[in-house]
Amino acid sequence: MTDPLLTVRDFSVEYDVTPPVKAVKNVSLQLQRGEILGLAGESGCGKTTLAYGVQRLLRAPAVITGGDVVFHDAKAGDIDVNALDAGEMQRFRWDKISMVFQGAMNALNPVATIGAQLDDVFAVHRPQMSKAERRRECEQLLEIVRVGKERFRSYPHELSGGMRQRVMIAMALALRPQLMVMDEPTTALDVLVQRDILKQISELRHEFGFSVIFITHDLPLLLEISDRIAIMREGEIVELAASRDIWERPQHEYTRKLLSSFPRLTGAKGVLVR
Ligand SMILES: Nc1ncnc2c1ncn2[C@@H]1O[C@H](COP(=O)(O)OP(=O)(O)OP(=O)(O)O)[C@@H](O)[C@H]1O
Repeated sequence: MTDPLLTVRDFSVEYDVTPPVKAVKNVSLQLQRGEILGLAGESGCGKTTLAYGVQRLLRAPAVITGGDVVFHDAKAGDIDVNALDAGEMQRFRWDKISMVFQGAMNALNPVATIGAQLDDVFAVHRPQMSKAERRRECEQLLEIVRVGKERFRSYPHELSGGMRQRVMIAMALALRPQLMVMDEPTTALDVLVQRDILKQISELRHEFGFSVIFITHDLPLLLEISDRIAIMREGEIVELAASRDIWERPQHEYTRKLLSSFPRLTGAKGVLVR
């Protein structure tokens, strides 16, 4: 049975430069509710353009040249993302989708406590909440991402890179989005911290029911965390299948090539965190 959250049909994006770059070409995919979908492919294949494009986060010279994006909202029913005006789009983005960027942990304001920065998310987007309610929510979020509520008054420099990235995940979780887009969220962290955070993301999506689009070059990592993986090449999805199938019986020649370029995949199998 399917329960889609996002349906993308024939989606194309071009960069209007000379010569023009067709960065995403007629991509169709459906993301299920609660699913982690990995987007893999070598640098420049269009992963970021696709993930940003479906949220209309691209700026000129990027032009969406075709396609539909429908968000199947749990409460409001189907939303045609292309039809939203700028104001609606902004509210939609904050309410329904959140993003964790590569190196996001360095985007924290160094002169404000992490508590104040988390509090800001609620103060701006949930103005009806009282100060006490906001405080409670922030502390709860810090507990959920295992930073600990006692860190509420810490400054970013007082936390490790892994903890700062967890704070960013707490911010992304704050408004209880239905979709989280993660663009290389753990690349800058060491492997053990990375694993721990990924495991937690996987647990949280079960707990909160959000879906994840996870972008990375790191195919072995995607095989561990994703339910399904889309392999992109030169703007097209050449294969989209369950992670296990991508690993055990890749259909496309390019998928096989990509798999063979990761030596650690040929050794002992890792433990799946899903
Ligand atoms: N602002 C821009 N102007 C022109 N071309 C661009 C622009 N941004 C991206 N491109 C081109 O679009 C294509 C897709 O880029 P994109 O960043 O989406 O790929 P990616 O798979 O996310 O790469 P990476 O993994 O390196 O981030 C590439 O050929 C890139 O050079």
